[in-house]
Amino acid sequence: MRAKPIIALDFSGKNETEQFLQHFDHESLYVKVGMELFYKEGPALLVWLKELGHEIFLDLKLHDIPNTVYRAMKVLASLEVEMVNIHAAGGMEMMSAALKGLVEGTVTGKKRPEIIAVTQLTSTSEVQMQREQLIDHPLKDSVLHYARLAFLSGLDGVVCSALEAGAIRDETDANFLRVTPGIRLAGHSADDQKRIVTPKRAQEIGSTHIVVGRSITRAKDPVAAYQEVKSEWEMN
Ligand SMILES: O=c1ccn([C@@H]2O[C@H](COP(=O)(O)O)[C@@H](O)[C@H]2O)c(=O)[nH]1
Repeated sequence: MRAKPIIALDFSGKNETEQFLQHFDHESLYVKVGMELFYKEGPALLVWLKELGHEIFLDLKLHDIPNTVYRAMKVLASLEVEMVNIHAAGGMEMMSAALKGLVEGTVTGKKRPEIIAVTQLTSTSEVQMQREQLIDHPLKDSVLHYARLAFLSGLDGVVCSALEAGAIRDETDANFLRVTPGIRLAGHSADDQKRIVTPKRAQEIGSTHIVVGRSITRAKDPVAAYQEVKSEWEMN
């Protein structure tokens, strides 16, 4: 069965989040909690979301020296979310340390959260990457390179744009997760995203998960927008 679209809860705090979730009545969702909401509300927000029956991707994108990431991941494991992430640019030693921390921190008898690595942010264009990161390759090669490193480090998958999802599946494993933000319903503004894809196209190309924020959260009718995303994503 296809994973539910992950809704990015990019809100300023619990009140705004609660107002948004009320639209969905008691429907169980897969939600993403990012830096803004987690820094504001802390772990209590995750407990509340779990009590409401939602699955959680905790999107904090750790990127530091291996020992620091190892220790931080042990703490994140105790929060019992479904998914966490790090930056692949931290290197294989850091990625292995993150996985080790997550394994050691997972409560006995509980499922270890999935851990994925950000390759190139979906807000990064090829020109920007080449100029600012001094990478003298096509963007797709850089994404694939990071995906291979994450795979060899034993991670469960990567964050990439849907545009690269098929190539990553072919280079790694069909079960290696391709979690893809930068999703827009047709005609919606790209905002700060550079590599955008519709839910339908993401499914065709090979995403295993899509992350959708503003196409849903900014819609006049967020439930209708979510249903549109879901039906495109679940087509075929
Ligand atoms: O490469 C990345 C990694 C993470 N994100 C996050 O996903 C959502 C996307 O929100 P939209 O409103 O649909 O653009 C947001 O929380 C980002 O922090 C990403 O976009 N790209």
